[in-house]
Amino acid sequence: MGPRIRTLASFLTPHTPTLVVGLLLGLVANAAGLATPLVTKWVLDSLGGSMAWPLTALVALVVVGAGISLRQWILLNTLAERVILDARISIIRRYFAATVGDITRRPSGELVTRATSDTGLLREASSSIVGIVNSSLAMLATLVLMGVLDLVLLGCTLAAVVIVGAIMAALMPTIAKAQEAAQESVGRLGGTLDGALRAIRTVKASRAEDRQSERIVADARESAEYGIRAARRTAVVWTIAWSGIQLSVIAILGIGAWRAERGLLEISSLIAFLLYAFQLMGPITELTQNVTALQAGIAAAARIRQIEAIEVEPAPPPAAPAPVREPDPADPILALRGVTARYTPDTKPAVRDIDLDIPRRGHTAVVGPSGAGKTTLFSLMLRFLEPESGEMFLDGRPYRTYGHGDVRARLAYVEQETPIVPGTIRDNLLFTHPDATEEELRAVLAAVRLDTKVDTLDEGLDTPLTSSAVSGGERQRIALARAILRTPDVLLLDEATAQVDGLTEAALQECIRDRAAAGAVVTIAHRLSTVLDADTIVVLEDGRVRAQGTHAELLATDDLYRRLVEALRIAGQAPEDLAELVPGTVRSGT
Ligand SMILES: Nc1ncnc2c1ncn2[C@@H]1O[C@H](COP(=O)(O)OP(=O)(O)OP(=O)(O)O)[C@@H](O)[C@H]1O
Repeated sequence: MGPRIRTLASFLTPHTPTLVVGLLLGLVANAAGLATPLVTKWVLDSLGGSMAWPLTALVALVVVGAGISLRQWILLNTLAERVILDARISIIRRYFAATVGDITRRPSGELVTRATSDTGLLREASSSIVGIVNSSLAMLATLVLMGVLDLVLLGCTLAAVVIVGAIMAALMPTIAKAQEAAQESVGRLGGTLDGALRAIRTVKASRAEDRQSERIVADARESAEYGIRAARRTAVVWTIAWSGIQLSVIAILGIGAWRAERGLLEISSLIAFLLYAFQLMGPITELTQNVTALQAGIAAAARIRQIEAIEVEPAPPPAAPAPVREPDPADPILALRGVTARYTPDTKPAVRDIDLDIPRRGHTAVVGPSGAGKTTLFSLMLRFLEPESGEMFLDGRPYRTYGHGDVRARLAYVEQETPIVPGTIRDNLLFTHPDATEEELRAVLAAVRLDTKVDTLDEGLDTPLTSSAVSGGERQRIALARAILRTPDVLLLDEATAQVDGLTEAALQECIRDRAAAGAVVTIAHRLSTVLDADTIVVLEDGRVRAQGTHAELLATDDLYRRLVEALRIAGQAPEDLAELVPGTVRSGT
């Protein structure tokens, strides 16, 4: 519980002054409320005389109390929205500062729930501390004033309060547990729903709609079950509190009347006492509500706290000293020396002892069986993953002397699944370089042969990419266009494994050739045409570089390469096309 409350407190501490003002306003409003029965007694005691003053005082109390309560209400609710905003900002920033490995390990739907619904639970919790202090003090003051009026009746009241309080204390923690479990189910629901919606085509093609929705509905049901449990217990707590107070009011009335009859108590005091007894409902209700809100907030804070455990990318190192010498154009742009890396400490390395140079110009293709480490190699170059041993160099300088952003600024990356960021074609093209001009956009669209297509769209560049007007191949070309908008030092291209249309394939090849003439291109090649196009081919196997060379050299010397090419040939092109592209060589390899 300790650290959880600290998490909640950490969201509130920046707002301490507002909380203090809220508390003070609450105390004044309470004081006005508390004075009312005493002034009522004054009115009653003045019966027969002038009642102008006591009545004016009564009205003034009501007006002042209402004004102050209004101010406090607005203040605390504004504070609650600020607390939620702060929490959301910190969560969202954390997500984007996170390491790729740590953030991709978690279901994205669940991460979304954390930022949306969990933070909402902080709303009531944020002002609950003020409410708890206020209502406790109000309760205490009410009891003291009751004591001033009549000690015997106070005794009856206290007995009722203690019994009601004990029952509430016993039930409250179980309400909190049920609420926490309900929220956890909602988080799971978010995670599975998000995953299933992404795979909606597979779900439908597998005729798994019912099974899948049932699975997700199960989480919804579970959440509802816990929610109902919490609601039931809350209802019990409230009923006990209300009935308890009402019963005690009846008891007070009976005992009070009996005492008044005997001249032990004035009638006006009995009425004032009864007003206090009714007023006691206020603080008790407030206390119950606030304790419930605080518990929900503590549970939410605990879940938000888990976000703080997400590992973030380190801050960039202090500016590195200027290089002793200008990089030699003959030096590779990227170099890996003895690099070993693994994803988690308890798994085997995904790549081992990699020595690799990527020249400043030309096309390097990486090939290898599934799981050989091709994607891992890209992740290392993009610094999504850090080497466990060995060193990587960019422009002759070790990676560790650069910030993550500095390395990535020199590279451009096209993912295999060519993800499209939410927004229009223009938003996607401008994603890496928001300052690109209209001419640059036109040029890059022409380069990927999308210019005529965009012209045919009603909204042109402002067509939202959620629309089905843009095909899979076109999306790939948009992703490519984004990467080549400004000439990167290194273009990293993870080719789609799926067959692409002829136009996309031709556009890809042409772009690769163009870029390779001006800078470095590294591809994870899944098509024979790309492999044949490469100046150097790196064959990866089981996390190691197995062979390196030109297509002809590797065909002649490497068995695995021959098999890989054979597989690509079967998957892709007709033998005649191959013969045309590399006369002699392929035939000798088959
Ligand atoms: N996020 C991850 N967490 C743990 N292990 C991983 C992760 N990603 C990859 N691996 C493991 O690292 C090894 C290399 O995987 P990698 O994805 O680099 O291979 P690949 O050559 O790109 O394969 P493919 O062609 O199938 O995409 C594999 O054994 C894989 O199981």
